[in-house]
Formats: sequence, structure tokens, C-alpha cells
Amino acid sequence: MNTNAKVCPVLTIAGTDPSGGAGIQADLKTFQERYVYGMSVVTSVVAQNTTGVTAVHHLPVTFIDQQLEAVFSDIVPYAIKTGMIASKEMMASVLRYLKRFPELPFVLDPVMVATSGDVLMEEHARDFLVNQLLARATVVTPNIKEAELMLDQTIETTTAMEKAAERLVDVYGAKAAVIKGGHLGETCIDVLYDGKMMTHLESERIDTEATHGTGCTFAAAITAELAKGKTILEAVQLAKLFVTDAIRYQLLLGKGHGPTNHWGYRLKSVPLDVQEVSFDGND
Ligand SMILES: Nc1ncnc2c1ncn2[C@@H]1O[C@H](COP(=O)(O)OP(=O)(O)OP(=O)(O)O)[C@@H](O)[C@H]1O
Ligand SMILES: Cc1ncc(COP(=O)(O)O)c(N)n1
Repeated sequence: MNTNAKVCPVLTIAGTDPSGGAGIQADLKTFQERYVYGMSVVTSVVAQNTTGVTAVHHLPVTFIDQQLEAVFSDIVPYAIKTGMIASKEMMASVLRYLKRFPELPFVLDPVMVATSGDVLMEEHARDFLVNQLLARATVVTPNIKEAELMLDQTIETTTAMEKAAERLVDVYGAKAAVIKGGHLGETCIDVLYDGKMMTHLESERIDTEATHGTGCTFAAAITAELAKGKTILEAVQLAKLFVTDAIRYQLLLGKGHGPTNHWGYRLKSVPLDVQEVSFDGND
């Protein structure tokens, strides 16, 4: 038996969630489920749970730099994801590494505000993200609110989502953009534009409050698939299936917006009554 299986190392650069639903914790769980080797550089330590954020501690930029150096000098990832990066100084530090490794797929999840409404990115950082980071992104994954803030426009229809995705690619230089429709309409349509083709990724809207970390999970799944060599379209399609199952098989944890279930896709083949039994210990 060959025990030296080839594995793809993947890096997330993001903030933390001690309650395990979003941020670095969600990314690492997703990486594990997608069979890649997860690594993480912490930008901010966030005291948060399913009900909201109570405190944020930003790490010094020099220390973020040291973490990046520790990773890149030893294990160069096959793909990189960024989530919460609060300031433009932190973004500049990350961009230096992205420029040193220009071929690495880079998924930019422009985390600005948590589901709870708490602000996770300083306003002055938004310009840097739009004018500097976007041009290096393989895929950028804003929700509608984030796309509105990035582009200074309102987005109320699927056609407006398409136009916004086009602007992120054609004007600001991202290779591809997915605008997530988790907060619009009766079905959840995400719009992907890769500079040539517009693709709609549609799923039923699952009636649930448990959406803490959906965006992180979706972007982390895209990153894992790009690391494995999938095309942008394939990676986004797989990530959409993965996040839909993570939302469908909700965990019923916490007092607010509960976390997604990162092993949800595995439960497809498990009869529902068995799933209920396995969840009895949660409350
Ligand atoms: N209720 C739902 N039912 C089905 N799919 C959903 C639902 N809510 C969100 N999604 C899907 O989850 C993914 C993440 O979308 P969403 O718009 O929630 O991102 P987000 O707002 O960045 O997430 P986050 O809650 O982490 O900030 C998208 O593919 C979206 O279509
Ligand atoms: C560190 C960190 N990164 C991202 C999110 C967004 O996730 P959500 O909007 O689901 O709260 C978060 N809450 N915390």
C-alpha cells in the first residue's frame, strides 16, 4: 500500500471564530472535507459566536508577515484564500506574497460585515482591496452587499448581479467573479463571470437561520478544488453543491445564526432517521 499519498497544501489567511462556524475554523474544516491539507495564517483574533462579535484583536502586521514567512519558507501552498483582512497594511503584507508567487490560484473572499451585522473590515481598506488585491484574484466571491460596497452601486436583480460581476472582471482585473445570491430572491442564484462566459449556479433556498459561515465555506471549497487542478467553473460548481449540503444538514447549535455542517454532503447517503439519532446529543 502506498502511504505517501500526494496531497495538496492550501492556505487560508483570515480571522478566527472560536465558536467554529466561520473564519479560519470554517476554512480548515472545509479543506479537510475536500481532501486538501489545510494551513492558516491568522490576521485577527475575533471573540464571536453565532449571535455576534464582542471583541476583535488585530495582530501586528509584522507578526502576520512572520506567519506568512513560516508557511512559505517551508510548504508553498497550491492555492490561497483570504477572508477577513481588516486593514490596508495587512492587505499590503499579503499582497507581497501573492506577487512573489504569481501563478498560485488566489480566492479573494472580501469579508466586510458578518451575518450578525458586525463590521470586520476598516473602510479605508476597501479601496486597497478593490484597486490592488482584485487584480491578482483568480476568483473574487462577494455577497451582494459586499459587491455593492466595492462597486458603489445597488444590486437588486440578477441582471444587476451579472453587470457587477462583469465590472469586477473587466474593469478591476479579477480573473473571475462570483456574486453570491444568498440574500436575494426565492432561489439562491450565484452568478459567475470568467471574462468570457456568464454562468448561473442555482439552488433551492433552504429555510434556515443557520447561515453563519456560508461565505467562508463556499470560498474555501473553491480554493480546495482549484488547488487540485479543477477549472474555475468546475471549482465553483463543486463548491456550490458543497455549501448547499452544508446549509441543508444544519447542526442546530448556538443561540443565533447557527453554523453550517461541513460534513453535510456525506449525510446524503445516510437515512434521515439515522441522522436525527446522531444529532440527539447536540442540545
Ligand atoms: N438559505 C440558503 N439556502 C441555500 N443556499 C444559500 C442560503 N443562504 C446562502 N446560500 C448560498 O451560500 C453561499 C454563500 O452565500 P451568502 O450570500 O450567504 O454569502 P455570505 O453572505 O458571504 O456568507 P456569510 O454568511 O458567511 O457572510 C452561496 O452559494 C449562496 O447561494
Ligand atoms: C473571522 C470571520 N470571518 C468571516 C466571517 C463572516 O462570516 P458570517 O458573515 O457568516 O458571520 C466572520 N463572521 N468571522
